[in-house]
Amino acid sequence: MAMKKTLTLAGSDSSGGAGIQADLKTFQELGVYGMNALTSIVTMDPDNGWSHDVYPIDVDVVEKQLNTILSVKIDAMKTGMLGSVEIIELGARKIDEFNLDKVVIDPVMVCKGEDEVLQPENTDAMRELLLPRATITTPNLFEAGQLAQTGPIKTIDGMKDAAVKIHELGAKTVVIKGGKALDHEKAIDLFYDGKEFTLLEEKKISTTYNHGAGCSFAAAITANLANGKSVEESVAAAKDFVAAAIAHGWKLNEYVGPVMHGAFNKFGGIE
Ligand SMILES: Nc1ncnc2c1ncn2[C@@H]1O[C@H](COP(=O)(O)OP(=O)(O)O)[C@@H](O)[C@H]1O
Ligand SMILES: Cc1ncc(COP(=O)(O)O)c(C=O)c1O
Ligand SMILES: [Mg+2]
Repeated sequence: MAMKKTLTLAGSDSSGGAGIQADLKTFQELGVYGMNALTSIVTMDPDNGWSHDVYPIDVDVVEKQLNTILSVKIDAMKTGMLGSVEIIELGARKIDEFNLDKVVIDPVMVCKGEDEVLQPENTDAMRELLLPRATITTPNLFEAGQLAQTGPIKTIDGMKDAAVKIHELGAKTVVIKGGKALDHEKAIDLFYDGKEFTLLEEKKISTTYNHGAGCSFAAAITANLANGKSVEESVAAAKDFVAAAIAHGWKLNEYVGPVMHGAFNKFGGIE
């Protein structure tokens, strides 16, 4: 049986919960055929508090991967961690060359537990080159503040202000993930399509085992788009998918707990 095909242009999380690992696991759960172009490799140092190191892949090698994948027609794509400005430029060029029209930009800037922007020079390139090509972009609260240049966002009104600014940068739709970071009793995401704001609310799960939540959310949106859902339907279904994954997050070691990518299919959605 022919399957819908999806591409992730993203980094490898050697610990297995986020990055391309999260994307491919999520694609599998949602019944699409996942392919990946690796942009960078992230390792964690067990002798130094699990601190992260990021190793970008040579841009020529990224292009060869993309040429492999794009030689077949894909149905939707996402981006995650992008190792360098050159890779962002390449991604933008390939989106145009292959007329890719279901494009999910997850503007990964930080890993949870780390508060520095990993590659600050990438933020401008994402604003200028990727947001104008985005069907949807999925920043968390911190990333939304950086993209919109509003500074730290603390309220739903602040999320609305940032969503308008990110939409003006060219993203067709925006979902800002209040998630764990917004000080609110629920896990609230704000969806904006240039006309209306929609608040997506979910019970906030009390856990720190949430590594990979953002990647899995964006990957689920990508799979849902590939399967023919509208953007709104794709986001709503992705939120249910990731809430179950967080509810069943588990402890990998003393530093990190990944979400359970397959929880929605195995145990169903949360109440
Ligand atoms: N504790 C939580 N309970 C329920 N949903 C959550 C929780 N934390 C995050 N989410 C949801 O998971 C998705 C990913 O959000 P988040 O973890 O904030 O992203 P990122 O991993 O990119 O920082 C969003 O839909 C968010 O609302
Ligand atoms: C390769 C890679 N991509 C993306 C992320 C971001 O993950 P999250 O889904 O938790 O936002 C990480 C975090 O460790 C990572 O290592
Ligand atoms: Mg993220």
